[in-house]
Amino acid sequence: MSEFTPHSSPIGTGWIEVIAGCMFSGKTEELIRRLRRAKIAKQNVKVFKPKIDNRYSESQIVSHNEQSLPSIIVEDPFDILELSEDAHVIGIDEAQFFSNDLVDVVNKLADQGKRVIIAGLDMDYRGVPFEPMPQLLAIAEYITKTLAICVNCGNPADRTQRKIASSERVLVGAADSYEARCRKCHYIP
Ligand SMILES: Nc1ncnc2c1ncn2[C@@H]1O[C@H](COP(=O)(O)OP(=O)(O)O)[C@@H](O)[C@H]1O
Ligand SMILES: Cc1cn([C@H]2C[C@H](O)[C@@H](COP(=O)(O)O)O2)c(=O)[nH]c1=O
Ligand SMILES: [Zn+2]
Repeated sequence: MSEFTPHSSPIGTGWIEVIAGCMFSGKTEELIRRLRRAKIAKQNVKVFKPKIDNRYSESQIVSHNEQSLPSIIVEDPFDILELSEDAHVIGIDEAQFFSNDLVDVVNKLADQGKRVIIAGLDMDYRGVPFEPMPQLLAIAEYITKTLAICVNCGNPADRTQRKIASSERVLVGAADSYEARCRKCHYIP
């Protein structure tokens, strides 16, 4: 996994970092790591997640290996803009669950001089790009693609296999409903 390790942070401007990958690839872990370091640097950090993500907690972002950070729950991306006035660093988890308005919002925040760190699924269970992630990847200054381990063959995994019968694009779940697979082992149910 490539880490966000610029030689120095940009000066006098904001920027956007996107952490994208399949489920279980370490997106939330990496988001939490960067936000914790920003807190150690005494920066004002605000963390947001969409209301629909009530999988492990109503109020925290939580990784599959139980690391967590308190967060603010929002439905409308414009709420993030309003609630971030005093923030230096803004973390957003599960970006794939927000509307395309998130693209304008994070651009505005970066234009205001803030560091915006976004984590989200780049593809749905069929392997189709999951909006608004493609747009966010296009406007980001820094991109990290995280890979999991294919549970079938042990290769690096970039896809998410849905294990239960549903053709809804949005279906909140964890290991009960999904597993990480490589290109060779993934199939569209
Ligand atoms: N197939 C897998 N490959 C890699 N990590 C896995 C796998 N299944 C479970 N995990 C666990 O998931 C953790 C990553 O969780 P998380 O950061 O929440 O991922 P994501 O946000 O990308 O879904 C790993 O550190 C590991 O403990
Ligand atoms: C592939 C896929 C996933 N989801 C849901 C399942 C989880 O609630 C989140 C992803 O969480 P993670 O932090 O990346 O583990 O998204 C979905 O709704 N639709 C899909 O196609
Ligand atoms: Zn495989």
